[in-house]
Amino acid sequence: MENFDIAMGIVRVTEAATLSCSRLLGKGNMDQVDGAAVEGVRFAFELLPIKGRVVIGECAINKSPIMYIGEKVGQWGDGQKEYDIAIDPLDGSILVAKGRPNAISAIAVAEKGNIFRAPQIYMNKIAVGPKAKGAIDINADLYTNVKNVAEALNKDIEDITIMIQDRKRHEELIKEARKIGVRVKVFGEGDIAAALAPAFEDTGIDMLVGIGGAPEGVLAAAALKCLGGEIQGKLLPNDEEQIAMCLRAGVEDINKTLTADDLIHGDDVYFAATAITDSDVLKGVTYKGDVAYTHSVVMRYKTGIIRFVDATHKLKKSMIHINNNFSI
Ligand SMILES: O=P(O)(O)OC[C@H]1O[C@](O)(COP(=O)(O)O)[C@@H](O)[C@@H]1O
Repeated sequence: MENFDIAMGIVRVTEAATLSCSRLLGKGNMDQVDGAAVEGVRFAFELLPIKGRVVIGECAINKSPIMYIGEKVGQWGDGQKEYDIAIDPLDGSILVAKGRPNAISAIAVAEKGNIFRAPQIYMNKIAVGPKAKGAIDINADLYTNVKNVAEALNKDIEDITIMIQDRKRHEELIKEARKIGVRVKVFGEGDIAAALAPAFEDTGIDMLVGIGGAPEGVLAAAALKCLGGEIQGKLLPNDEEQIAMCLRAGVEDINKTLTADDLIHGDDVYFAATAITDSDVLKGVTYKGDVAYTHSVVMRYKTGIIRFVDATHKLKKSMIHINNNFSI
């Protein structure tokens, strides 16, 4: 299969997840939106001529309708190449259930063995775009990071804008950021979309800081690697069992600073995302009559190509239809 087709193939996966769940926007049912996104993903993967194996999913065991770790996706035809798949069919289920911004469907693909099997635990993260690459250190305090990023971006500290997830665990961090004098953009859910934002200058966002899911950190790392930005992460196991999960994932030093290359190795790395609801980088899906409009970004590390894909889906005619009455 041509590489270009992998990029386009994975956009179809995130588009399918988006189309499948987005008509359930605001209906208050998280399980339903999650299930719909997963059905869209599975449907679109059937069209992909690869041997894909989910290494980052939503669950370690097969609890349909969840994308589980170890799940085989793609056609698994003779001669097809094997790939690791990291997938979040819907990052921010509650956002779709409640009709709030920042929900995306995201996927990362790398050659077999090249995606860090992140355990389902928290990770401390710091991320910036290409111009601030080299200016961050997750082991330094917030002020030092802000100062260095401001210098790299040739901005005043007061003009630096930071994304922080609205969580109790971040109360001190938010207080500290306000004391330093930066602009703080607090978001509810969806830290993959938030991590992408600093890599696109016109979002006006300079950094993401704070604690979110480790699997989401891997997906963000794939994107930032392709975009030339930087992410650093530290796993945060909170008990013996979570430490054991880290060890099983091959992390012997829990304190290790994980870089994008630690989280997703090699050159053959792809990332795609489609917005379900509006985010800083991508506009969410809209409907007009029987037509749906989706907005996606797809990128490949090896070539450095970043494509924005705006698609028009004639729902009666072609793509994923609502409520999992699929046709293509
Ligand atoms: O909700 P928590 O426990 O603070 O976890 C943070 C994680 O939750 C999310 O906001 C949403 O994840 P889900 O879609 O799985 O609910 C992630 O983007 C983030 O990494």
